[in-house]
Amino acid sequence: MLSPKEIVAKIFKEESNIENVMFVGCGASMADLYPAKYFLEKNAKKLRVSLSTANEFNYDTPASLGKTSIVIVASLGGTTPESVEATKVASKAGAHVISVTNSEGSPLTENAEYVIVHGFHESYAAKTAKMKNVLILAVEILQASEKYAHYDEMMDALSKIDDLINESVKSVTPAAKTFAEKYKDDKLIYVLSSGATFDVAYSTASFLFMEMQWIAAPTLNTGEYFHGPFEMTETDVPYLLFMNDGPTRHLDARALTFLQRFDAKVTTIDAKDYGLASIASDNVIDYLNPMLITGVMRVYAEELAIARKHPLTKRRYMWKLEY
Ligand SMILES: O=P(O)(O)OC[C@H]1O[C@](O)(CO)[C@@H](O)[C@@H]1O
Repeated sequence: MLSPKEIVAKIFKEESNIENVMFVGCGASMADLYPAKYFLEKNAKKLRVSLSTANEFNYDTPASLGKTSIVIVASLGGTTPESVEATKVASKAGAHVISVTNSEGSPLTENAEYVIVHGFHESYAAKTAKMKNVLILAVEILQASEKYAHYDEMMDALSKIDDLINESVKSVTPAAKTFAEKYKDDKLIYVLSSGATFDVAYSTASFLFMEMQWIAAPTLNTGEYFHGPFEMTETDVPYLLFMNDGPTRHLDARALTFLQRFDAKVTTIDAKDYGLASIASDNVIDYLNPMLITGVMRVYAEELAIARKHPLTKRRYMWKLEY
């Protein structure tokens, strides 16, 4: 298997004028692409970037899709029909298709020019392997097309994030149990974050809470919270807030202050508590928050499932009905 760096080098050798990068997936696999998309949006001066749920890409295909596009399609199991179809749509249009999956030889890989197979089950850090590999691809793409000033700092931090996650989760269980006891009877939990971590809030809300626990969970950007949704803030209303270490921390801290002012029921998972700054410089720290918080949140979700006697694997519709 080629490394992300080797894949990107081959693509740029074939097509030096890459104009756009399109990230495509479904559900948690789409959300895991967000840090890479966010990174490119913040740092690329010329490249165009998009993130789509696969059927939006398939049924409303971007006009710019073509041989100057890199399309990165992710699917953990490699069989989600919409994502498999996206590899066909992209490949037919002449784009450079990279499939990212946990399942070697799966249908997702059949129409891809390049394949990255990543871990998932091995550890808490492995839960973020897709996110990390795709972020590395984004960094390599930027480096190859426009150069990235903080390339070495970013690669250094990325080489250390797995150990930090696996170390962090060792001490999380007591806090996760407290959270689980406190929230186990709630029918709705608001999930908030900002910056590169915004889709970890979306992912937590949509998949860990709604799909796997059947708890309604609106997702809010902590910046947007003050532009309407804060009207819902009252004593004991449940919130889960992911606090970033980095430029958008101000947004998260401002939301926390307001939530506390009205005695909302708020739990924070804070990257600062786990020492993210010990592995990542100020220049790159934003993009490491999502991985650390995803790893820690998994323990919280497991404890919530235990407290509610509702396994994370329980479904009533998914994979059981035709849809
Ligand atoms: O990552 P895959 O294998 O494409 O699976 C996607 C499915 O898995 C989930 O992300 C989590 O169960 C769903 O939201 C989605 O339908």
